[in-house]
Amino acid sequence: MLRRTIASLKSSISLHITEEASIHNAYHCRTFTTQSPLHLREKDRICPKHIDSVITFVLGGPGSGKGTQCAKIVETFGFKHLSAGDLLRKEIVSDSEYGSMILDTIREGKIVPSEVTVKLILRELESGDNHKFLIDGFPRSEENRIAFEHITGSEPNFVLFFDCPEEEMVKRVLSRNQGRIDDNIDTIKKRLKVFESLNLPVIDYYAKKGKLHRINAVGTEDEIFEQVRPVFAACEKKATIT
Ligand SMILES: Nc1ncnc2c1ncn2[C@@H]1O[C@H](COP(=O)(O)OP(=O)(O)OP(=O)(O)O)[C@@H](O)[C@H]1O
Ligand SMILES: Nc1ccn([C@H]2C[C@H](O)[C@@H](COP(=O)(O)O)O2)c(=O)n1
Ligand SMILES: [Mg+2]
Repeated sequence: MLRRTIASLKSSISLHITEEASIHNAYHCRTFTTQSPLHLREKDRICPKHIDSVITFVLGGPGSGKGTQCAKIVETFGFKHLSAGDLLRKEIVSDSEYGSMILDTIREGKIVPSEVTVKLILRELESGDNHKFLIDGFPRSEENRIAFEHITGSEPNFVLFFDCPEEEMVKRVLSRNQGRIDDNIDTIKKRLKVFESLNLPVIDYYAKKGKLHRINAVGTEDEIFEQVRPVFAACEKKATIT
């Protein structure tokens, strides 16, 4: 599976992205390890610019408030916000070769193949000067997680999990009013099932690694942010000390 992911990265995917050269260069960079060494085969490692970056994964069910809280983190702590869902939706409207597959997958509440999503994220990680990233809505599955680790050679520094009861998530999504194709009761039901079966194992994985910060996602946006703030304040403090 991992070999297939790398092989497909090297081959035909061309998501309107001009980074074939950058992927090529990355393959020829020195090998590296980041926060935690990953025992990858040397030839499979990539050396992107984000080697010294702070990477935060932001997880939670549909409508749990990930995007809302990310906006506040960006404003307060200067992170760059990468929403996997937004990156995939941009692919649909840019008419990329994967657009119709992505649209069908999102409409069905399923998960887009990891190599597609990781490639979009990697492009963003490698662009611009910001080295502090919030990766929102990713990894959604163990396959996503393993593909990210394998392709980038990195792990997140920490992971936020917005823990929200299902009925509250459904209520929020149904009143979101942003014209999203997946904001309807049938797709929400499917997304909740996928969240439970594929995303919860990833959350457990990071809990076991001691990287998870569980946030009670019920309350006002400001009340929730008061739980989020200390996580990032501690991260800033640590960066000043080291
Ligand atoms: N604490 C809150 N209380 C009530 N409504 C909220 C709260 N936080 C966010 N919302 C609203 O709920 C809706 C969903 O929030 P948001 O888009 O941030 O969720 P999300 O986790 O990013 O969802 P998705 O996974 O579907 O992208 C939005 O309309 C948002 O304004
Ligand atoms: N890692 C991801 C993230 C998102 N998707 C698809 C499937 C989701 O239902 C949809 C919307 O994402 P959201 O905006 O809710 O984060 O996008 C995926 O396949 N893989
Ligand atoms: Mg969102």
